[in-house]
Amino acid sequence: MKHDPLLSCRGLEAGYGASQVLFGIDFDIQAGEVVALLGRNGMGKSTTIKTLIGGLRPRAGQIRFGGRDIHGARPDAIARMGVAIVPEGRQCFPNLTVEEHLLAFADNRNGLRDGWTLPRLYELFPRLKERASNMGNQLSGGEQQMLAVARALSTNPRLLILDEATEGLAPVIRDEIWRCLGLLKEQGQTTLVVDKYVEKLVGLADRHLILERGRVAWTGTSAELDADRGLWHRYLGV
Ligand SMILES: Nc1ncnc2c1ncn2[C@@H]1O[C@H](COP(=O)(O)OP(=O)(O)OP(=O)(O)O)[C@@H](O)[C@H]1O
Repeated sequence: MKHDPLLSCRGLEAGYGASQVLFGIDFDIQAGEVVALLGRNGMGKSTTIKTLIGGLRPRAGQIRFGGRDIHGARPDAIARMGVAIVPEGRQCFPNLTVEEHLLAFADNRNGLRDGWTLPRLYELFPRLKERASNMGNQLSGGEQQMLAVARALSTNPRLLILDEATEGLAPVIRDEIWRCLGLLKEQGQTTLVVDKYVEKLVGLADRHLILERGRVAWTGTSAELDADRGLWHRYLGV
């Protein structure tokens, strides 16, 4: 039996002032799936995410999350329903310790029996345990990014969204983030990920959507994307 998707977008249109950026985006994410949103710069990936998390009001279309219409809902309401974002650029609080970051937002929005407690988050990112009493502004870029992921997990989101979360990180730290996303997937974490490392995403995601000028130009599985390098060249410039 097919379940209702956790997230469902139909005919999503959005833009900024006079410029329309999204021209009718359709996609679903099933619970437990990892979906990658791909496309060259400026194709509308971040705008899609902004619209999903309530940062930008859609001009048309429908967004349903967990069976509820969230079109036009405010970001805090969408967050409370269980959507957590790891934004580009980390956004840690300079004057909170690592531990305070992880406790301040803690919640169980997924109703999990074995939720992300502090000890489990430290197990996932031992580096953060070592830095537990350091302030946000005393962390390296990579540590800040791990903290951003851990902070999102501390809310036990039903949907985790990463928008260019590995941007600007050293390769060893990027690998740490990929390792973590793989573990989360094994544990059934539903995830939407935007990133430019297509090879890594092919190894991680179940399905991919390629955006081209605000429209879904292609959608398919990792195996299908892996097998068609013409797509990489045509739509992703790699
Ligand atoms: N705040 C804004 N005001 C006006 N135009 C914007 C704004 N943010 C993005 N845009 C424009 O919307 C279009 C889509 O941008 P978006 O950030 O969604 O693309 P993207 O696919 O995420 O690419 P990138 O990887 O460059 O972020 C671009 O033409 C961009 O210039």
